[in-house]
Amino acid sequence: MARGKAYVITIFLIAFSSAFYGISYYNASSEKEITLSSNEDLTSASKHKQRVALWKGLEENFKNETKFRRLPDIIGIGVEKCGTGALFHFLRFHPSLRIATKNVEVHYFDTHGYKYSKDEYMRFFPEVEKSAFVAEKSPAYFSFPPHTIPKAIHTTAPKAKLLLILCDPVKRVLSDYVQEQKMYELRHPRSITKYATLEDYLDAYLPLVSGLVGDYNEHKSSQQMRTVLQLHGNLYLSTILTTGFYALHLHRWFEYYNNSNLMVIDGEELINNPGPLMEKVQDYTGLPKLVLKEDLVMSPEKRFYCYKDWQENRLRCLGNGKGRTRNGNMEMLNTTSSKLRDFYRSYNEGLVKMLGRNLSWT
Ligand SMILES: Nc1ncnc2c1ncn2[C@@H]1O[C@H](COP(=O)(O)OS(=O)(=O)O)[C@@H](OP(=O)(O)O)[C@H]1O
Repeated sequence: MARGKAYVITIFLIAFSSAFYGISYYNASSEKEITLSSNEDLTSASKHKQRVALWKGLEENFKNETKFRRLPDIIGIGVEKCGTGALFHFLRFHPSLRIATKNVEVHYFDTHGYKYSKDEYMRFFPEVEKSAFVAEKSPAYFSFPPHTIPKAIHTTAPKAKLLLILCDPVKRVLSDYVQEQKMYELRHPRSITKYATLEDYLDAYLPLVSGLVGDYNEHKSSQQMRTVLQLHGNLYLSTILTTGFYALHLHRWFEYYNNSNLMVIDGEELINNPGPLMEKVQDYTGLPKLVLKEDLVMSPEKRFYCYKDWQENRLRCLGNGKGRTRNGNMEMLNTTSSKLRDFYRSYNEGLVKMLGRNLSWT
């Protein structure tokens, strides 16, 4: 009896260490009566138990900590329509995370021109406990003017870790086009309504952007970036295409950031297998690993992953504004996607070179 109990405790500790600290272990004992499935159950049950204890412990500690206002520890910088909402939706359930007040999207650095200050930026965030993490995401930061946004963020919040999601730029075009249509239908019945289909839009804008910016050229990248940022002001709808020039935009970020403070996330991975990715994001940002891979489950209705709230035992999915085009209901014409693949080829090649690795769609 006593030996049995000791075994259970040993298994519990091994499972706990491997789950929370990534320690791999070799079980030299030969307790053959323990089947794989009961071992798995034990592992996940103990993992959950441990998580609950850590979670509650953190919440208790927070009650005793004095609150004060701070600059963010984590900033999501984009890319628009690549899953920034999903990333922050999953993160916002984390007990240590405090998100910007009023709106998770602060848009401070893309709307304040060259005038910014630590005090003013800090006012967007709530007062938080010392050991909490503060975060915001403004997807426009990555690719919008002014070109000094990376420097401004680095100067204002030097300790912040940045999260950047890059998704297939071809799929991003459809998502952005549909988003612009919705925006204009709702608020500004303007230019996008002229383009009843994506093909109409591309007929007008592909030759124009290609003519002005051309293929990616590493040696001319700063000139190309300037053209793209100028286009943004003069021809806003060109951003549906130019946002996907990731290699170009990344140049300005790499002047101030590197792998240690800017994490590049594959947006297709976020859609197809977000669990392990969210664990990596917590490791990267220093958040205690409390949103576990098993908390993200596929909703057959939504056809996307949702957060399974273990406290309320229910699925928390994103709203209808997310998942409009990549839910399988809206496909791009083959001719359109191959045209766009050609359009982005040199930029994707440049990106692979800059990152030193492939993403699932490059
Ligand atoms: N889990 C989950 N649930 C719902 N949607 C998900 C999810 N993961 C990624 N996505 C994809 O996120 C796309 C929207 O990206 P963003 O949130 O960055 O858009 S925005 O820039 O903030 O408007 C959105 O694009 P559309 O499909 O075009 O709506 C989704 O495909």
